[in-house]
Amino acid sequence: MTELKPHEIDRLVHSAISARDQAYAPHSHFYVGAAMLMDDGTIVCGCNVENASYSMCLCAERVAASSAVAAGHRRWKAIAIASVGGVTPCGACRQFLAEFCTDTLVVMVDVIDGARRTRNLNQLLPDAFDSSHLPSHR
Ligand SMILES: O=c1ccn([C@H]2C[C@H](O)[C@@H](CO)O2)c(=O)[nH]1
Ligand SMILES: [Zn+2]
Repeated sequence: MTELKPHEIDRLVHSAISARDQAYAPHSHFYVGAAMLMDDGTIVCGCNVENASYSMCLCAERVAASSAVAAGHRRWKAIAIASVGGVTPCGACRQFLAEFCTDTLVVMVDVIDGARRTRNLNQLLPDAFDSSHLPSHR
């Protein structure tokens, strides 16, 4: 199970809080920032990006993960998520993250009081569906 040093978690949490400043959430007014720590120490951030066509809204976690992949990263150790209340990632984001790395530390941060909760993605998405469940041919 991945563990991080306290200073690594602090750095990631601060990055997620800063990323939240870019959130585009004119419809829900629920602003979320995410920051992911790659195996090589790089941090990649994301924020939620909403749309007037509500179903097209993108969560901060999936924006961060997609940005990481687009930048050539597929291995990460942790994700910090900053919001009012320190919410957990939605089911779709849990599945999206699990595609690349099920052993991921997930740190949820409440931007009001700074409280942090930590879980592993394995706990948030037990018995994940993955490519091993797909047939190798039709
Ligand atoms: O973990 C979460 C939960 C919600 N949202 C976004 C999606 C939408 O823009 C808004 C309200 O659900 O918050 C995230 O980015 N991450
Ligand atoms: Zn989500």
